[in-house]
Amino acid sequence: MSKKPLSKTILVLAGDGIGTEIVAEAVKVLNVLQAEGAIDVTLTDGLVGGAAYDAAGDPLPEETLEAARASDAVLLGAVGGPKWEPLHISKRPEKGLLGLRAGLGLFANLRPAILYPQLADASTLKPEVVSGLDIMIVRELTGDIYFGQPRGVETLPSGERRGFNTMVYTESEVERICRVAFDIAMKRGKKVCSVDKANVLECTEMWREVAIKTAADYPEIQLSHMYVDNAAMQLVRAPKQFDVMVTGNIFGDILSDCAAMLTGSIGMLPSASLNEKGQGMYEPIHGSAPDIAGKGVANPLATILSVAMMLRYSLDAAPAAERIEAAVSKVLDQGLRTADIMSGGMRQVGTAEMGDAVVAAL
Ligand SMILES: NC(=O)C1=CN([C@@H]2O[C@H](COP(=O)(O)OP(=O)(O)OC[C@H]3O[C@@H](n4cnc5c(N)ncnc54)[C@H](O)[C@@H]3O)[C@@H](O)[C@H]2O)C=CC1
Ligand SMILES: CC(C)CC(=O)C(=O)O
Ligand SMILES: [Mg+2]
Repeated sequence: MSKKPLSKTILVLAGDGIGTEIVAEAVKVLNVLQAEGAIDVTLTDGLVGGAAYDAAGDPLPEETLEAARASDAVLLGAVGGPKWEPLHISKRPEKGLLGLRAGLGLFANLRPAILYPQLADASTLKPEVVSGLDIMIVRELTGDIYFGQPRGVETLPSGERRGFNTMVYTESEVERICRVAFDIAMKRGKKVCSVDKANVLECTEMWREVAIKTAADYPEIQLSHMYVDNAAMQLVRAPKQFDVMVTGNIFGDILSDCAAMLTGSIGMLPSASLNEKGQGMYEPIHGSAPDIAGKGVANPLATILSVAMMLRYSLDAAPAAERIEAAVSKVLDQGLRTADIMSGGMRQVGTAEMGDAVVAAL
């Protein structure tokens, strides 16, 4: 195979919990593609989250952010866990994962929920409800209640405490993410459902107005609107009604975990987080899964599929991305399943065995 002159740099941030286990499998995939000359990348490691806090007293060391900014792409595992939660390190918008996303300007989070037909049995829904499922959730990632000020907990004169967070979006932030969703939809089914809570929240009422105004530039797009509570219900009732969904940070966070189960497991959903320069960070949508960390049972496929998204969106290597996706399909054809997607008659494997099988299938 001819070597492509890519010479791209990838910062690998394994993070915490199962992050180290799943990223190790994704790196195996990158290494095998590199060894055969399908891609030309240089990998460097960095620290983020609890691991960085333990090593350097900071969940987002300056050198990590600088290295991320200097890289063509970042591969992230997951951050956090019970050990660090009392320290509130993930609640500082300039620190940890939020700081990394904001620091790189990664406003567009693409979370494809695709059902591999081999996993129809593992979905929480009946096969006929999910067969052929292919939804793209476009989540705004650097605004909303996760970043809005003021935030905090204060003690009132009565001695009672009051906790508060602020949902905030500017019109330009909404327009920017809607354009991403519309552009993606133009290459798919040309249907976009904008999810909000415009009946109760002024912020999302404005979101809806901006979505409608922006859609005027996309006459071929069929734009619909849905309140988030109904959207959650519709996702588990009749998910195939959706093509592209666009929504804010917190609603997208919740709805994508929900959509993951339609595909069999949260261990199956990859994501790409992109900035205006096309730079990207790639990570599974799940967290550090402290309940299974260190046991070698986590599903690495979401992370491996995130590498495929990286190759497609940041490294200009779509053929290699397709090979990874085909390899994942092949291992599922072979009947290999991690515990989270296990069903009758299949062979249960651990994290490393699943990674090795994908590498072999490549
Ligand atoms: N992007 C990130 O780094 C994220 C970090 N977190 C952090 O992760 C920690 C745990 O959060 P949770 O709410 O428990 O969410 P989680 O996504 O880590 O786990 C939820 C459930 O899904 C299972 N699960 C997750 N990934 C899996 C995989 N690859 N294979 C098999 N099973 C898997 C877990 O075992 C657990 O039962 C927290 O500290 C949280 O803040 C949570 C979500 C995203
Ligand atoms: C920091 C959190 C918002 C992480 C998370 O749950 C996610 O991005 O899905
Ligand atoms: Mg989440």
